[in-house]
Amino acid sequence: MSTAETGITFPWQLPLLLIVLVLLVYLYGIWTFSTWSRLGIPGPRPSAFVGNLGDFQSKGFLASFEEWRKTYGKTYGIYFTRQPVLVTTDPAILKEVMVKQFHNFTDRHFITAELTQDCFRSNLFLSGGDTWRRYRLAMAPSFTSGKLKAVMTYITNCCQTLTSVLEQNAKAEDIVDLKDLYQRFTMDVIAGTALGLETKMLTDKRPEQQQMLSAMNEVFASTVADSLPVRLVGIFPALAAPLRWSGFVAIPPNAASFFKTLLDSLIRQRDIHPTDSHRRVDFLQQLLDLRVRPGQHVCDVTEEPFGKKPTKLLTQQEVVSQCFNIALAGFETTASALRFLTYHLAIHQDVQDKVLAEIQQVIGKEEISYEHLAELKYLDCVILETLRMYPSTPLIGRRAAATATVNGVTIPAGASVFIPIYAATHDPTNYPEPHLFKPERFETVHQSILSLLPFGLGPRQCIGMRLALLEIKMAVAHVLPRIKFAPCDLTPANINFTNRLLLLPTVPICVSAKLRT
Ligand code: HEM
Repeated sequence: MSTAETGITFPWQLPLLLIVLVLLVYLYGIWTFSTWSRLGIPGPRPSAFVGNLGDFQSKGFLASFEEWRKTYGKTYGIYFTRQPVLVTTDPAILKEVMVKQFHNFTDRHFITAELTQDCFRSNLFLSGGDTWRRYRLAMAPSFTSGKLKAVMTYITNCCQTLTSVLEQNAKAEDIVDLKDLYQRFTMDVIAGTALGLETKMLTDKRPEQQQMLSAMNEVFASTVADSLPVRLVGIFPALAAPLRWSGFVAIPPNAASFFKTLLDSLIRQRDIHPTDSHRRVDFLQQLLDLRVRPGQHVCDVTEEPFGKKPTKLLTQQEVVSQCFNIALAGFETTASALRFLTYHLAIHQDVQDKVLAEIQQVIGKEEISYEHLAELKYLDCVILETLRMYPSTPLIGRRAAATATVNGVTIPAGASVFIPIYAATHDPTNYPEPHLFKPERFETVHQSILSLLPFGLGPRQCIGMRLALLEIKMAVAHVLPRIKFAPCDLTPANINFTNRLLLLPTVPICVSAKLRT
């Protein structure tokens, strides 16, 4: 039947319209791709819409950055979908972007923030601009050395439990799965110091006790950040809201509801018994003390005679979101550092002996104090070398608010800067023989701008850095005089990583623990 017979006319303009539409969409998909060539910055050729994501997909994140560094040097341009991204491991540019011109590079490069549920979106990690300043000002006092000293007793208890669990493993000649062991330890530490919760993950393995660990692992196992819809949001940002409404969210719903219920109930208990709150030193209480009161108004900045000043009041939802953020950020990162550090102590007995000798010389039979820990200089080098080889967050992204010139390189407004931490700390011109574990290298390069790069740099550097370093040092100083780590049949000779934006080993890392006589 012809269109004339059915009475439906098929306008000749339709195919033309379709062609124009496809052409426009295609142009949209490649529109930004001349950014770096116009500025004379080298880089790999992008594909329409996806930019250089194809390389990440086929070769992996770590291998792509390594290959591009070898081809284009320390600074080059790529496209993360349509977004122009300057990738750099040049210490001079890093210093400009993350420290000197930080005011222009305050915000992170993020897509998943748009897909994060409302109750967990308003936090330090995901926020930008003046809101980030307000959060940072509110949270910084919780991480001073005075506050850290106040939580040392609690961390000491967790370290003693860790030691006795390892002693039991040693007596039973059990193989120790370092991921499980240190996740339980760091969960106990962060739940206690941040939320005032005694989770007893190390000792109480009843299923009802394990919910928090399972919920946390569910969040880390989520592949939303690497999924196709997130890539699509990168190409068409307007898709974020409909996706979120249709239930495509960054935090797995079960885990989100577990944490929301937990945090709301902790806050309710404290509101019911405000007198107990005076004795609390935990992070939740410090943020609750900044909660907006009736008649007060939360705003990011106030106008002062000499310019704008950030405020530090928080809404209840912001308190919940910050606590979730801290629990998440303080858990797997520190567990991962302890896991890799112990692995290297087991396979490098000479390093283990040297760390033990230092602990015995500095601390001996005394109770471990904050001052003792500051004297463990070789242990500092071992920790830095571990974090250099295994930065748990292998990539940091920042977005340029306005066009800026850094060290002679122009970064257009709206473009991002990626700092591939793993590539920077594995660049042989920064660290010779980067794939070898050599703590001694930090005895001489300790002051290098790159030495703490695994925690980021500048005003937005990891807020929990000192807590993490304290926790790692305390764990090693407690455990090592009692336990000797050694390789076992299940200790991998080399460690490979999954293709995620977190440094996750592909195989379990196990060692054996032996009692020292
Ligand atoms: C070995 C352990 C840790 C590592 C390697 C690590 C690494 C990082 C990195 C690379 C960043 C991004 C910094 C930047 O953008 O310049 C970061 C930010 C952050 N970290 Fe950590 N972290 C660790 C432990 C912790 C702990 C224990 C906590 C909490 C108690 C924590 C809380 C945070 C928060 C809240 C941010 C966001 C800071 C902001 O945007 O202002 N981290 N961390």
